[in-house]
Amino acid sequence: MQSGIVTIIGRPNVGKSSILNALIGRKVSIVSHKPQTTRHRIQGVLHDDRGQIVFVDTPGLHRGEKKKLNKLMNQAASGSIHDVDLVLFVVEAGAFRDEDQAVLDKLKDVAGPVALLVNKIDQQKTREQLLPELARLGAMRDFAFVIPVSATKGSNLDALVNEIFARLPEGPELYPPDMVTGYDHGFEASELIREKLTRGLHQELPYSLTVSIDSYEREGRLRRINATIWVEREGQKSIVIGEEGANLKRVGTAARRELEQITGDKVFLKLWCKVKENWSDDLKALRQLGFDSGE
Ligand SMILES: Nc1nc2c(ncn2[C@@H]2O[C@H](COP(=O)(O)OP(=O)(O)OP(=O)(O)O)[C@@H](O)[C@H]2O)c(=O)[nH]1
Repeated sequence: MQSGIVTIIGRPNVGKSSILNALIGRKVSIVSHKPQTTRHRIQGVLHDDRGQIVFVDTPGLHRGEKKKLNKLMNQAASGSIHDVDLVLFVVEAGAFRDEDQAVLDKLKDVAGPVALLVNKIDQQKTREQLLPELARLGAMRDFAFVIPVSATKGSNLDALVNEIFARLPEGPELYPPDMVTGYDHGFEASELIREKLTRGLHQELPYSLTVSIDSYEREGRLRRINATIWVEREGQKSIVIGEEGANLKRVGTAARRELEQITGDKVFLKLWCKVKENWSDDLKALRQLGFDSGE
């Protein structure tokens, strides 16, 4: 039996959450076309005849950001690259940027193995394009292995799991076999609500909203969830609520449907929207809302 901790790291939007979700085969981390959507460290556990891989999904690493929220995210991400069994550094095929280089620089003093995952290979038209790129990227550091994948098409994911197991130590199961995700149901619900909100809103708004779970009760096959969407200004509140509550209703329905699908239970979801001024730049408010630097 083998087991170990694997960290997935990379700049925003390269597909870290999508890879995690594709590997675990269940939606554990929110996916959005907007960058910087992962705020918490999320664990997913992959169980297999060979053993267990415990994934730690990191928030995107950012440079030169002033806001405290981003600082907290950076700390959480940095904390999870040391003392793990393997770091998976994810980049996007055909799009290596300064931000990727910055993440690579952060990995310089990591003593353990680091592997390179080149994601979104489905966007590359030909092998002729991909092969030289793999060689070029692969030479940027002494990687444990370099593997091209596509999270959305599922390409090469079995090979990736084989490569990971090849590097995990012998060890006991770290989590019970029925445990797929390392976070609680409330967090799952708040992430889903935030995802539905982010999908529908195209303003800058998504960065200034967060969701807290006020109560989460289970009665047999029924779950009653009360949640609050926190925004920074009155104007944002009216956007979130929408005309005659239409947007809030849409978000609530979409989140409820998906929660029912995931849990197999009936879900009653009540949503409120409240204002907490400048929450994303206020450390105390951040802690009240459950953000944590991972220390
Ligand atoms: N074409 C293609 N798109 C992908 C692939 N993997 C992810 N994407 C898309 O890339 C976008 C970002 O994916 P995420 O999984 O949210 O990226 P992330 O790295 O976790 O982003 P942050 O949470 O912002 O750090 C989404 O629109 C995904 O659908 C892939 O293999 N191919």
